[in-house]
Amino acid sequence: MPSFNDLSSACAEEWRDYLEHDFVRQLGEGRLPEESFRHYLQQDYLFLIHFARAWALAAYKSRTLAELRQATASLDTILNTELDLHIGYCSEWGISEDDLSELPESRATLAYTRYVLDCGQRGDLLDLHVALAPCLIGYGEIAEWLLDQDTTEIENNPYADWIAMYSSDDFKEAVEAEREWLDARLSEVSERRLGELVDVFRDATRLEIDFWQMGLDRA
Ligand SMILES: Cc1ncc(CN)c(N)n1
Repeated sequence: MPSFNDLSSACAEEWRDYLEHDFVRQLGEGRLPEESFRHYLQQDYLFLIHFARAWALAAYKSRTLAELRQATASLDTILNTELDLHIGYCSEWGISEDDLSELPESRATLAYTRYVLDCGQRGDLLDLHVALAPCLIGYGEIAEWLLDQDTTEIENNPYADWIAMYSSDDFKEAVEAEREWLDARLSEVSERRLGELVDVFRDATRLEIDFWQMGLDRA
């Protein structure tokens, strides 16, 4: 029976390059250039706005009340928790809400966010969830991986709050719920359909890699 693990193992190389990207390693070791992190934070604000739109699209694509509730709950979490935390976090890094509202969007942000929205528009709810999976499940795995690394001395790390945000119980719960939803849906798909979904997952993972790289290139 197919499950989420079949998606990640079908593109194991890209998945590992995303989870263990140099941006992540340097962040974990506290040696990521601040300029890289600031640029990432700014673009991530734009990213999260489009991701909120993607969950709104998931609400539109829902066929049942349960799916509609799930999509609107995710939309609410992004708008009222993750984005609020993000704006507060940006201000600790000297980036005001006014600065954020005037940001030009980078090509990496444009490519990734519009790709996800396009997957949702041309496909069904499962296509959209699979396109969103590297974002949610990937960050959960990245936070776990960082906490397992010997080099991560969390207390002295300037990025400790960021790591804490993505290793919080709330975030872990959201990751677990998404994994369960995906496992249930994927268990019903044919081999041909699984192949299509692997392509979506691989492309979204490659776009996450580009997003990290955009931050590194800034330095
Ligand atoms: C680019 C990106 N990918 C994933 C996440 C985690 N929601 C994020 N904040 N930014």
